[in-house]
Amino acid sequence: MKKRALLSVSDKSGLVEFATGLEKLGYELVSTGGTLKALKEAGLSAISITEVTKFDEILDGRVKTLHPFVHAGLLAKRDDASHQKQLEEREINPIDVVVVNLYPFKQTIEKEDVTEEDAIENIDIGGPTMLRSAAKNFQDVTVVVDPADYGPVIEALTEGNPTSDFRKKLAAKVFRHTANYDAIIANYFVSITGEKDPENYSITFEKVQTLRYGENPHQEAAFYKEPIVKGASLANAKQLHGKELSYNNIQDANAALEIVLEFSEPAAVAVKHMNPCGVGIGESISKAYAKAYDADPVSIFGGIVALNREVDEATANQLKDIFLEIVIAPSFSAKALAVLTQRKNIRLLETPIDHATNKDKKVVSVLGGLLVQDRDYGAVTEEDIAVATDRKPDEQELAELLFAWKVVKHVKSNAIVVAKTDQTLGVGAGQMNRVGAAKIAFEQAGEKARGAVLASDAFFPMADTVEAAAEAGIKAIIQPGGSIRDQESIDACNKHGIAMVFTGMRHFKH
Ligand SMILES: NC(=O)c1ncn([C@@H]2O[C@H](COP(=O)(O)O)[C@@H](O)[C@H]2O)c1NC=O
Repeated sequence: MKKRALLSVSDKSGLVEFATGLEKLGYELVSTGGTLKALKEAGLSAISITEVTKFDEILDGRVKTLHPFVHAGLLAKRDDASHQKQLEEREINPIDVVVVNLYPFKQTIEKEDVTEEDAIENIDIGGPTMLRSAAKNFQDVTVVVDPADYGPVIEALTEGNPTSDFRKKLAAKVFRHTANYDAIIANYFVSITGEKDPENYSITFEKVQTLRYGENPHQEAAFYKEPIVKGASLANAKQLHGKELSYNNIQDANAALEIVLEFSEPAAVAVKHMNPCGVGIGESISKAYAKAYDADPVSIFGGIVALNREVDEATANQLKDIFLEIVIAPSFSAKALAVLTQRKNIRLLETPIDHATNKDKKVVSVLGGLLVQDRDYGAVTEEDIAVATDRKPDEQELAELLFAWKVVKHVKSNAIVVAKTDQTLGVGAGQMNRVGAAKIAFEQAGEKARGAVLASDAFFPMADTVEAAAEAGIKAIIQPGGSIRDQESIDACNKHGIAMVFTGMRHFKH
């Protein structure tokens, strides 16, 4: 009996070459509608699946390979006499090679104008069923889901019967593929039903690259992306220049991106170890960067800079003056590129700077589990804030407070940001007590803290931060409010003539 290969693919790239290879090796080719047509047009002598099943494709192709003759042919153990006897009794031929790739569900739901009906029609049923049957029986069946494997499979078949180890790896790939496919479908249904916190959280990611190492050289690491990424993302970024990104580069550049996304006006953000060390806004991107740089000219060295406007020649000339690991921006002018690419060690990345549909969840791994929450897209405007003190902030102070508030949201808690007009002056990050974070920010700001404003990511548990702020010369404070001892902080502000506003929204970032 001739060996049999079943081919049923949506992505027909490489199909004819592969099928030609199979035919040369003596395989009988069996195929479904469109795949069969492509094979015949190429002059191959394939037979229709309906000849195997003695059953027509029905329901507009919803049922074509879902037949016991197909699945028995795939699942029968070749070394099991009873299985073989059952096949013979029913005149079922074993299938030795299965080549299937699935309806393009992901590509379908990626389309802007996709309808639910279109999405649902693109859920492949027969394909995953065949893949799973063949993969379960990998001891006897060679299953190919990825056109990239066509070459190695033909090679292995030419050399004889592929090793069980080879077929096991192909089967493992199939189960990863169908799990990924189903997770995308499951998440699509979560999105169309609007279910919150489903009982199973199916996530699936696709590899972008293996990284040289993780946070430290003894840790192995890789970068994975969501199946569909739109808007600002390192997974969407195009690298124009420089060495491969490292694990820490990706984390830091992501932190910088998240901050720069807060601003609609030209803004520049410098990040070190995932905290902003300088944030500036201005009429132009060049002025914004000058402010971010000036905020802390020491810490920015070796840092990562994100900008929300095209990098022009003037900005490129400023950027090139110090060592930066990465500059990430929506685009670089040709002249800017000519300037920056002279520096061998800088990485230049382009990504759209918009949230687009990127309203994904934030997932954090803990030992033995995951925490899943909405991303912190919380924002406050002038209308949301309540003045708590006798003195109201004036218009200028209010603008400064809201600027500082946008930054403090992205600083590791406990977080304090001191800022003035259009730049940060001091950032206190990740301290175990709030006044400690404030002291770091004041020290960094130095004399510039006099007349500046302060933002705190969470309420003051006592008046000590206000007292320290008064001593540093802070004139206005923005914080969530809500402590049972708020009055002590309010009294301290009133005593020192500080204006304080409450946002009613906290921005912890652990
Ligand atoms: N319904 C079935 O029995 C069935 N069997 C195979 N398919 C899929 O049909 C596609 C190939 O179709 P065609 O050969 O007609 O172009 C493949 O993506 C394959 O996974 C099916 N389609 C959907 O479930």
